[in-house]
Amino acid sequence: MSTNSLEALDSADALAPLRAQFDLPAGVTYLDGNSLGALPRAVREALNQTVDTEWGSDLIASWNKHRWIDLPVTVGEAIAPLVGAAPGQLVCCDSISVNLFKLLATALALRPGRRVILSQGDNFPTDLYMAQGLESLLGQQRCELRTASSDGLLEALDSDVAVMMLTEVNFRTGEKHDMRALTQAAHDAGALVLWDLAHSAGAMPVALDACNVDMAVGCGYKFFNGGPGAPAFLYLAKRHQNAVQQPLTGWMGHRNGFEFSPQYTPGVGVSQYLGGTPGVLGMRALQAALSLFESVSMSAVRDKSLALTETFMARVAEQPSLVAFKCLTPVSPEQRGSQVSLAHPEAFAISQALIDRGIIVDFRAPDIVRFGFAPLYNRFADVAKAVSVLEDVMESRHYEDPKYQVRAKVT
Ligand SMILES: Cc1ncc(COP(=O)(O)O)c(C=O)c1O
Ligand SMILES: Nc1c(O)cccc1C(=O)C[C@H](N)C(=O)O
Repeated sequence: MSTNSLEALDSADALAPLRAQFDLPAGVTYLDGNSLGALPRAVREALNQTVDTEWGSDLIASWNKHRWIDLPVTVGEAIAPLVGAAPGQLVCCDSISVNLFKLLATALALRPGRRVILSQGDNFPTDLYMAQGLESLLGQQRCELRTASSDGLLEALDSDVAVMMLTEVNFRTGEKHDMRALTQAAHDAGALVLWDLAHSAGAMPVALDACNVDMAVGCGYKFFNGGPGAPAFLYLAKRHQNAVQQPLTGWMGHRNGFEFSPQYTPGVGVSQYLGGTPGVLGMRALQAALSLFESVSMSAVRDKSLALTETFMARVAEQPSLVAFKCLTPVSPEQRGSQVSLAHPEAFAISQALIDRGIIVDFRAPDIVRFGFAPLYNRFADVAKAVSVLEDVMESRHYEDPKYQVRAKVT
């Protein structure tokens, strides 16, 4: 595909005007929105307003006057339609890790007599770590993490499994699971499902209710563009609410925290899953970032995401200088998310050389360069630029410069 035809794709792109609503530095091609989304201009305005008018002028009265106290629910309800959830099932709070802990404990309590958390061995590590933490807290008689490969999940779904915890889109490979089929398989085996939507929410339609999902978590800082450390979200289907008590019994999850009763009484519905005081600035930033989704359909977002990744993969495949890369991301559209992962033995140095030339990607050990495509602000021109700079880095062998071996703490 020629650069001209990519320009035509940008001209025909109905989502293209959204890019102007982001602050993107000049000369940078940002392909890391699958790790940290770019800054929406609306976020800067919302934060200024919250700091100056709300906190700065109205001080503590803002909890009522500006409804700070309701933000975990208000922002949760703004996320709900974007992941296919009817109202009353989603709250915005904490991090994915903490929300996983609360929901895994809930799942074990909802399935007494079953003790296994089944997950994928190459799931994002924090998902596995939280299950390991619960395992050591409760003891293996009551909780045991079992892992399987993607292909081995169905076989591992036996009558000991209380919950199958999966990430819809794999952070390393970009491979996407079939949420509907796997949820059905878990239910057929008598287990619950807990989906991590970190790499799907905001990048594609998700149908939590329609797929009969039991539980889900997701983050605010990737495709929702809520900013570094943005609060996460948690979904618990109505049918499971208040059947058991979650373990992190903080006062914001109390039925009436401002009674200051010494006795914990769980809140009604999903609000029970709130714990401590919400970070208001982070909530306001995410709320403003979510407003960008009001004018777009998630199916249009998905169509553009697939077109961007497909164009990128096709261009990489046709360049002789890029034959040493192995594409780990499935070609089939139903099987991939919004990133393309290329494996190469020199992946780290290559990622650094790309970043040095303004193509912001990231590296995942041991050998993956990830190219994340955020449909709200990435263009087909970004695809062309990334491929041409990658060709240049490979042909010139500039990545062999020893300066590209220096590793920072965060990659
Ligand atoms: C799939 C997945 N789950 C969880 C996390 C981390 O979640 P948190 O830092 O919000 O706990 C990430 C990325 O950071 C992720 O990619
Ligand atoms: N959450 C992150 C952070 O606090 C610092 C750096 C990166 C991240 C990430 O989100 C990593 C990401 N989940 C990944 O897919 O690798």
